[in-house]
Amino acid sequence: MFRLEDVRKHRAQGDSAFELQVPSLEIHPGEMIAVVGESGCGKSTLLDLLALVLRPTSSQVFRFTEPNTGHSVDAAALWAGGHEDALAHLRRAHMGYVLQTGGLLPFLDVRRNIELSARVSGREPVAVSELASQLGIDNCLDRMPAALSIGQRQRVAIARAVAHGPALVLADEPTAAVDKARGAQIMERLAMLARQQGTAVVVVTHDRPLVEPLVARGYGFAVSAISDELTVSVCRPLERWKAAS
Ligand SMILES: Nc1ncnc2c1ncn2[C@@H]1O[C@H](COP(=O)(O)OP(=O)(O)OP(=O)(O)O)[C@@H](O)[C@H]1O
Repeated sequence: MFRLEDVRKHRAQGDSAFELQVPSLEIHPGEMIAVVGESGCGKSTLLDLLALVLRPTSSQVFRFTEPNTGHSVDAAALWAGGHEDALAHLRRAHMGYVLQTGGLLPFLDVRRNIELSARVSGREPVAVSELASQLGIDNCLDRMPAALSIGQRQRVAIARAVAHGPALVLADEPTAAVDKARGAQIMERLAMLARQQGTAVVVVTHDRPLVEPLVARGYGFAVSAISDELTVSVCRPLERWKAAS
């Protein structure tokens, strides 16, 4: 779905500068990728690059392949040509993004917030009540975001990101504001999406223990270091590792 070779993003503010270097990264349908590292090492930067909201400074290869059609798009060329509309179309059609801050619209109730991703991409939303119940927010559907706890808002943001059936779900610290048990449930739900629907899921977390139980759930696990501080862990259902070897 994604292929990145030697992708770099330089960020500077005042006297300090930072560069994220991604030597090589492939993301396939049905994979769950955990991006793990300390604060400030570039996790959100990587996610924003994959979400096509942040322009890479340079890249050898930055391709997105539409999973249903196999149509391959040179995202780097779209950035270079200033084709923001085409990038926005790819985002709307194929991606769901769970922002670290939740990013819910304050003037829409929870149900309408969840339905939003489907509305803007012209698709039927999945069964909202069922999705809400799986995430433990079914009693919140008629409430406004301001009347929710931070953890509830984060779960609504997850529901919204997956309600239009995207091929790729990107989640920035989706378990940051919930307790350990709920965090494990959220990871489980995201893994289920990958396993049952072939969705690729990329989760940013600084909490490695939340990712490791997936191994016991039949996921193979490969960790590759992007830098001394940032690792990308590819959790692929075991049968896929076997098929690939
Ligand atoms: N808009 C920006 N302009 C300039 N530098 C930035 C910008 N956003 C982030 N940075 C810098 O880029 C580096 C990586 O930031 P990033 O947010 O990707 O890290 P992170 O690993 O997600 O951190 P955290 O876990 O704290 O969210 C940091 O040094 C940060 O200060």
